[in-house]
Amino acid sequence: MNPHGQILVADDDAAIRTVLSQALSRAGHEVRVTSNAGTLWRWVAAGDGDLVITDVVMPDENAFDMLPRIRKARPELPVIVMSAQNTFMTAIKASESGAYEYLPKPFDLSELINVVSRALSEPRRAKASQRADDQAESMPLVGRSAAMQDIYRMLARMMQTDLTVMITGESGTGKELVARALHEYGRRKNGPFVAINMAAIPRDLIESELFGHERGAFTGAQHRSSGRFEQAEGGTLFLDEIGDMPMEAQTRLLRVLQQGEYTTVGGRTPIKTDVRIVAATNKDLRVLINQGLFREDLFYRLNVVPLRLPALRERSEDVPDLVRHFFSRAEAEGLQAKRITADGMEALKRYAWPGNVRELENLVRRLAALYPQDEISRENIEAELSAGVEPAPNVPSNIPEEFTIGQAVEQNLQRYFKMFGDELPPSGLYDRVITEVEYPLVLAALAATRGNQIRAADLLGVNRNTLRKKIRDLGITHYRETKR
Ligand SMILES: Nc1ncnc2c1ncn2[C@@H]1O[C@H](COP(=O)(O)OP(=O)(O)OP(=O)(O)O)[C@@H](O)[C@H]1O
Repeated sequence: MNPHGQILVADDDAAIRTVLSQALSRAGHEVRVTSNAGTLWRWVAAGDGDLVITDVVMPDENAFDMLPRIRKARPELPVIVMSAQNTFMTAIKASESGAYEYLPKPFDLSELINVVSRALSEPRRAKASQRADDQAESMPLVGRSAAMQDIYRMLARMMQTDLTVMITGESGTGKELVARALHEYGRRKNGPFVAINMAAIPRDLIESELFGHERGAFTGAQHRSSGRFEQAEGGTLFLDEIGDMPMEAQTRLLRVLQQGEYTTVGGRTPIKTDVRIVAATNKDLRVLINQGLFREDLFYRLNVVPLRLPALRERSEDVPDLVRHFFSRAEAEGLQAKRITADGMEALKRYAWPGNVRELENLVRRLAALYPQDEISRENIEAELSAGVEPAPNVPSNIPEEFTIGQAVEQNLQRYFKMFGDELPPSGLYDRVITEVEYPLVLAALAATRGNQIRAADLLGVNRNTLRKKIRDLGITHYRETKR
């Protein structure tokens, strides 16, 4: 049976008061309603009510300003905040000011009833008071679609915890941005945020990069070296492209998650660690588990809180907000302000965005830089969309012209050789390097051709069947073929 209680409702909208009052009474609660913050505060101060439901904006006071007072007077009183301003910052403020739950309007009445009975049945605990932070109002995450609302609420909840989070989503959906937001608005914000991309580091070096190594741990390890875990102590470690983590490193990581400690490569003394792990992948880890490439037990340890970022095409209503956001950023960088015509915006909303937000960001930057006129038309946009070869995922869009792929490989190889000092690394280097270059190369070609395998094969200069086999062998799953 659901616990019942007295619920105090504050909203200046009479219709909402009526609807809430009816629904909560039907669910067996006693309800008192008011249109303003002053009355609500009087009730709370008098010790009335077992739970508060309040709108953010009220005629006399903003609920976020009142919440710290409520929490001081009645730390055990759960407060549910409703808001029609569904931005990331609203969710953050709700969480920072100690709201029990935040419900973006409109919401389902049944959802509200569930939240209410959950709040009433949980043991009353006074959360540690936290100063509502006047952090930069600049929003790290843009978009107000229902799909993003779910993400914001989940993030707001996760910020107050140290739970391991696994972010999945296609390339360019904002996985790294979300990981940073989790850190920067969470309780570890004063600690370091350390990111490491498994796909960007030679496989042989990953264990030592992550956990550090002792002097003499392997041929060429001339000095003790700290790993990312040590660097992230007290903060957050973002493990990007976790699907590319080699087995041995997976085993060590599992131990960290199970026991909170690890040993360095070549070290024997267990080191205690206090690091929050946030992992991300755009591969299907279940497929890798079936192929024996990813440990199932590690998957479950990492997947404590799964967060799936929607592809941009699943939330096309966010496109205008994102476009404005990227234009104003371009303006801040000294480019001229621009607008997009209504039908131009429609064209952007209809487009499938295989490269997701990153592709949109690059397009806006191109529009801002290349078009002299203030207003960008649908024709301009269509021309850009059909001509634009997108930079591949993971390749920064501001690559200096003199930068070549050979140089990138060379830099990594030099680092690799340096690890071995005067010795030479184990043999078989040729095949290993080629294999490791192949995956990002095929992925980049597919991204640049928006998944069109005929054009990608052409771009790479390989036969289409060869490309198909590579895609299969390399386990590339997220570029479905498009016919153009
Ligand atoms: N919701 C958003 N609001 C504003 N900018 C965004 C949003 N999502 C993504 N971006 C921007 O899009 C770009 C790509 O995001 P990010 O690097 O976080 O994606 P990713 O999913 O980690 O990509 P990959 O899997 O390729 O590493 C970044 O420049 C980021 O700032």
